[in-house]
Amino acid sequence: MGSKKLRRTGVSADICERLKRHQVETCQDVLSVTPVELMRLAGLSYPAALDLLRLVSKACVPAVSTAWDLWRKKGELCFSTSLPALDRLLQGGLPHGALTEVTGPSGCGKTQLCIMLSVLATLPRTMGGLDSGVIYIDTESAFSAERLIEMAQARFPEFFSAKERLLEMASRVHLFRELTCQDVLNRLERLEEDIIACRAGLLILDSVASVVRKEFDTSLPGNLTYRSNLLGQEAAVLKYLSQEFCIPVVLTNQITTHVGEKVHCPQWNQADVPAEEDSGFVTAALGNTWSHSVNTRLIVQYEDTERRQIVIAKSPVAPFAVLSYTIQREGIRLEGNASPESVLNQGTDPGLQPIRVRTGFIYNLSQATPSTC
Ligand SMILES: Nc1ncnc2c1ncn2[C@@H]1O[C@H](COP(=O)(O)OP(=O)(O)OP(=O)(O)O)[C@@H](O)[C@H]1O
Repeated sequence: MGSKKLRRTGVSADICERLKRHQVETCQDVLSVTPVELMRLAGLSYPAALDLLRLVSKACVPAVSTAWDLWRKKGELCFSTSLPALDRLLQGGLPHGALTEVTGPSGCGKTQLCIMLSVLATLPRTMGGLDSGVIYIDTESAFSAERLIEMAQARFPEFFSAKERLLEMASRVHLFRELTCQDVLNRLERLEEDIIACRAGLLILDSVASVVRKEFDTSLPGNLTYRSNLLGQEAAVLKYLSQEFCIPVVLTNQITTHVGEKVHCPQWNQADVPAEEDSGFVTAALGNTWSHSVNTRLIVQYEDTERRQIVIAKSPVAPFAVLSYTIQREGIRLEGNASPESVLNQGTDPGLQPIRVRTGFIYNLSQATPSTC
């Protein structure tokens, strides 16, 4: 909440302008200086500086809500994915005010899911949408407007049979192409105004990993620390935005392979692990600090050439679960009668459930997996 811009706290434009000249732009900046310094920077009397500090403190203090408040608003606090089995498991869909990460190998459908969610967010509430705009930060130049239109028409043929609706939907998805780490961070730090201007109800960052992994060779001294700090800053801003505007934030991540590291998991029957799988595993990229920053983690993976799986690997409300899906013209389609019950109880400890993938490696879904990649 400290990263809230002063302009949005009720502080007069004149004082904001004066403070901006001294690089004091957020609540955190104001609350980091003493009243005497604030007098000097803003040209205020001592009592006025104290009033300003009080006003800014009040504006950025997180609102307290009771469990009853949250329970009453239960339906409003989730964004339906339009995949009924997944929504049921997630108790309504992707949570508002929290970060959801979709991680998995290349080509598995992460961007397809993000494009599909963009269409869904623009739909009227009566159709399960958010009736809102979307902010889509694309760091891989992977977003396709043609695919957005194709998906919308194939998924909701009746609704999007009118050209005006298609145009309106497409004009509500606001795309920002940011191709370096610094650009992504700068964009995130300026996003408050954009969220308000676009009436955005969904924020997507596709992908958080690609720029970071391109720019940082973590084998070089100091790089890992610098990268962790940068990711920490990104996570803090994303969390602030999701909570301040009570919107779902969806991030995509890649996977990383740990070759030659044996996964210690007492619950696995070692006889079940083929020799070639014994020497490595894959896990979500970007390391432990990042891993703990996301609230919900969905892993997508290949089942065979056609079918893929969504794994609920981390969620405060859902059990570990696996759902099969394919990618069609209309986007993600769940396969069979993927009822949540049929995928539960697959293991005793969800955090340590091994999942075989086509590459022959093993996903270690434990949130405590050491990852230095
Ligand atoms: N119109 C379509 N109909 C069916 N499947 C499609 C269509 N368009 C794309 N796909 C499928 O989507 C896959 C690409 O998915 P996507 O771009 O979401 O991958 P990704 O997980 O984001 O990969 P990366 O990590 O490399 O960005 C393609 O391999 C293809 O199988």
